[in-house]
Amino acid sequence: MARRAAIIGGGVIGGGWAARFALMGWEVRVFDPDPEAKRKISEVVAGAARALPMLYETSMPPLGSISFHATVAEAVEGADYIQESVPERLDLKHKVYAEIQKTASDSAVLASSTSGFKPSELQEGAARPGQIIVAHPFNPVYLLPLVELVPGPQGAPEIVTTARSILTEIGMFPLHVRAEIDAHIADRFLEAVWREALWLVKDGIATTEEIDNAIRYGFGLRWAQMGLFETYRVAGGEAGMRHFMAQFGPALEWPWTKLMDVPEFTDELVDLIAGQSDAQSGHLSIRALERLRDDNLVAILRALKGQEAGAGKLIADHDAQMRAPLEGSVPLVTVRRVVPVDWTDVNGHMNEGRYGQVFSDASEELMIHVGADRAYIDAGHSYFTAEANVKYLSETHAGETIFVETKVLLGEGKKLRLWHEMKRAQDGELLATCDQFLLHVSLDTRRSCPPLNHVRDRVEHLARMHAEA
Ligand SMILES: NC(=O)C1=CN([C@@H]2O[C@H](COP(=O)(O)OP(=O)(O)OC[C@H]3O[C@@H](n4cnc5c(N)ncnc54)[C@H](O)[C@@H]3O)[C@@H](O)[C@H]2O)C=CC1
Ligand SMILES: C[N+](C)(C)CC(=O)CC(=O)[O-]
Repeated sequence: MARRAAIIGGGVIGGGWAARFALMGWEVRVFDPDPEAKRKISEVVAGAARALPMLYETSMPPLGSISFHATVAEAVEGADYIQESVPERLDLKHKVYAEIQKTASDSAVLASSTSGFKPSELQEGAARPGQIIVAHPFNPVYLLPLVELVPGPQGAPEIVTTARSILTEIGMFPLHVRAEIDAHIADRFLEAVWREALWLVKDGIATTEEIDNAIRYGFGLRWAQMGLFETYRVAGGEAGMRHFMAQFGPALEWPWTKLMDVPEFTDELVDLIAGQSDAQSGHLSIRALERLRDDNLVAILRALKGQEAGAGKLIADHDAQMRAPLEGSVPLVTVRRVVPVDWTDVNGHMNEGRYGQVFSDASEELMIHVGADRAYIDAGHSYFTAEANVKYLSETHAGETIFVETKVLLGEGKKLRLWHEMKRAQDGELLATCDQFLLHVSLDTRRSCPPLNHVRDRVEHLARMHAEA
């Protein structure tokens, strides 16, 4: 049975949480008094359903569900995990926790998305303070893995352990914030950047667009893969961080930053920033900007995944955990996945090279299925493709789910011939076929040779089964 999450407050952040949990197979119950909440969440979920599966090379768990409820009690009833994402007002959050704790199970995690409040502030006056912790996410919650987990001194260890395990299971990176402070770790950092950006615009030094360019063409790219300290360590040259600090440390005392001096928050400043932002991006709707952001994030995360760097390594590991072994159906379904944005070309459809990749993935899955797995390869045996004849029959586009059915046409000694059919999941349309001939090889001699007995037996068994079907 699907596990249940309750989302209390379904705005920008609550909607993102609802989407992530549902896409990871959870039953999600939402409470939000806004009559527009259902429409807004549906739009966020549609964006998430397009983007999140593109991160993975395997299919997602069966889709969970999202339902909307008229009371907090109904939403939190039987929930294993409760995420509060109501507006950033302490009195409102206290009121909501009192309501939640009347019905919620004692063992359920009650986590807040708060950007700035400390858990001890949230826990004040609560019936069960230890149950309330901070799980601060980043927008869009369904794509960015970071979640700052802040228990504070009163957070119950068993609640933290459960929260960490659930958040990891849904593909997130829980960063344990050991000491509670206002704005946790990341928002403290982001506030400093935001403050300096406001100064630069207010003082007429740079526009919103020039500041965005300063980030996206330069240091923003470094931060995504190495963060701040590792990046600066490299910038110190062969002498590393010590040299970097000796060279740039004294700059802290130069007038390079306005530091704690905060610009006055006036209507004029809001008009200046909002006006420049409209001039920069007002020609695009927020939904169009979201889609652009999500597609770029998918492409960046997939590139990092290929490098096993930063958040990409986390997604690669999560992918491996979600991968289910092949079922012995006839024909075998060797691939089931979503076409990611970075696989499409100038014609707006999946590039022909990716068809080849999908068929190659299909044969690798078959190899694992017959025992020619990583250990077998490490021991010096494998299959090489000698010939592949691909027929491109129809287009497929980013976001579509495709699958490959594979049959063993021939399995005799060192010869292995496979027939793959790639289909679109939505309508079953045949997209491409591949007739692939492989030879078993010794990785020592790089020449063909018979497979080891257990692989040979399984290949021959499949060939017989598929011939009879
Ligand atoms: N927007 C952002 O970039 C981020 C926000 N957060 C945090 O997430 C929380 C929510 O922020 P957003 O989603 O941005 O705000 P939002 O304004 O988009 O959504 C808040 C939602 O709460 C609902 N709400 C109001 N009173 C409620 C009640 N009594 N019970 C249930 N729902 C109620 C509103 O109808 C609205 O849909 C805040 O604590 C914020 O600090 C965290 C990370 C990023
Ligand atoms: C601006 N903010 C403080 C609400 C930002 C966050 O809390 C995290 C984010 O998504 O940047």
